Formats: sequence, C-alpha cells, structure tokens
Amino acid sequence: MSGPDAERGIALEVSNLTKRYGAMAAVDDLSFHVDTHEILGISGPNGAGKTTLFDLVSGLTRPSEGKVVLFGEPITNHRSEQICHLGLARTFQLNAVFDSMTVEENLMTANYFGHRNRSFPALRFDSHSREACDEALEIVGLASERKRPAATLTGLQRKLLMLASAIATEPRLLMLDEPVGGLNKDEIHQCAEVIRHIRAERNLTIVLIEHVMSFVTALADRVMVLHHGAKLYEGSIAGMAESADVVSAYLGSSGLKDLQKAAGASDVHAT
Ligand SMILES: Nc1ncnc2c1ncn2[C@@H]1O[C@H](COP(=O)(O)OP(=O)(O)OP(=O)(O)O)[C@@H](O)[C@H]1O
Repeated sequence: MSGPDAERGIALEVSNLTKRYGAMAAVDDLSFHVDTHEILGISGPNGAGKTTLFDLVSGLTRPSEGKVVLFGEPITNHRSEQICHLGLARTFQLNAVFDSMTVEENLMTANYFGHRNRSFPALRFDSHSREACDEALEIVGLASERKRPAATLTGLQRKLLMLASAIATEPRLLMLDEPVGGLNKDEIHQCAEVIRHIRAERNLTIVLIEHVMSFVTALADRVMVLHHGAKLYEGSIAGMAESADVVSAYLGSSGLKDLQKAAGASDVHAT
C-alpha cells in the first residue's frame, strides 16, 4: 500500500465519477469511499447504474469524468487486467466461467492471468497457481468437484466457482455483482456464510451489489443506494429503512417489510 488513501485505511475512493451514454448519465457525478476490511452493500432500482459503476471501477468501461483510486493508487483509465493485478477482483451477474474447462482449470487460469502480468499467453501452471487453486476450492467448499467440467455444475456451484475464480487472483478488494441472484433461501444463506468466511480468512474488503435484502443485512457494514446514477442514500441498514427517499424510489412498502423482516430475523452477522 502507498499514498494518502492507504494511510487513512481507504481501500477504494471514487470521486465525481460519471459515465454518459449520449444524453443519459448511467453514473452521475458519484463520490464515495470504502474503508479497508469493510463490506459495502450497493442497492437501487433496475437501471440505477450499479453494474456500470462496477464496470468503471474494474476497468471494463472508461469513465466520461472522475477519478478512481485503489489502495492509494490512481487507477482511472487503467486496463482491467492491470487493475486485477493491483488487487481488485470482481464477479458478474451472469455466469462468467469457462464451461469447457474443469473447475480446477478455471481456478488455475484465473490465478495464472489474474495475479500478475503474463507477456506470453500460454497456460503453464506452476506450483503457485496450483496452491491458489487448492485454497480457493477449499474456501468456497468446491474441493470435491475439482475435476468436473464447469458446464456440469449446478447454479449454486457455478456462482461459487465464479467467486472462487475471483479469490484465486488473490485480491485485496472483491466486488460481487448480484452474487445470489436466482438462488433459493438456503443457497443464499450458504453463500452469505461463504463470503463471511472469505472475508475473515483473507482479511478482504468487499463491495457487493444485491437486491436480496436478507443477504445485504446479513453481510453489509454499510449500504449505498443508487438512483439514476447518483447516490440516493449512504449509511446504516437501519437508516435505509427510515429514508423516505429510499422507500419511495426503491423499496416500496413490500420492500420495506422485507428489509425490516430481514434486519430482524438475520441469523448471519458480519464479523
Ligand atoms: N453500453 C451501454 N450503452 C447505453 N446504455 C447503457 C449501456 N450500459 C448501460 N446502459 C444504461 O445505463 C443505465 C444503467 O445500467 P446498469 O446496468 O448500470 O444498471 P443497474 O443498476 O446495474 O441495473 P440492474 O439492477 O437491472 O442490473 C441503464 O439505463 C442502462 O440501459
């Protein structure tokens, strides 16, 4: 770590970030920061700009304006693989694993290309990639599936493989885009436990986008709600339920009930 942000214990600092598509700002002059070892939950209505924000921070999309600093290092306009090598890994809403590879090949490939620069694009797995693969398999509970082709995994296992692939790059900041979308209640609980375990084991900072309130309340230290690309709310989960703006633009009365129920009934707590 280097630079003033690192000294202040800030993992990610986003300043005045904007992404315009024609006349529409998908992300609109957004500023926030994430402390090291914090879990920040991001919610908001469909089309609020959550995934675009992840794309901007992880280097998949270039910003129109603004600045992104990762562990004290400016990364605005860096390429995604450079950002990954600096310690930021992300997952995607939809399946993003190599179906034709086995589980362990997926993970060794993630480590091989995601951990450091490879000038020669050939797959020659070394002992470091094998160790990173073993550890990632263990941490998400997929060790018994290591030889299976990824295409044969269940929906939950594919989500866990995507998570393990991100872990295999040995990140310091993990960004998860709707990690439990499409999963049932038990699977959501299982994923929350895995993520809690990962944070504790790896001392990670995590930013997660999720609509499932039971999951957000189980894990997040703090939440930010986006609307039309801008910040509608930032603060505690309890405060989110009390924000008239959040209730009217996002939660509605049924979402508010879900949030209150989840906050009251959560049996998985952030460490
Ligand atoms: N490449 C693009 N070209 C034009 N418009 C885009 C592009 N990518 C995103 N948008 C628009 O930007 C806005 C924000 O989209 P984004 O996917 O970031 O929202 P989101 O909050 O992640 O939504 P969801 O919860 O449905 O995933 C939407 O209006 C979307 O249509």
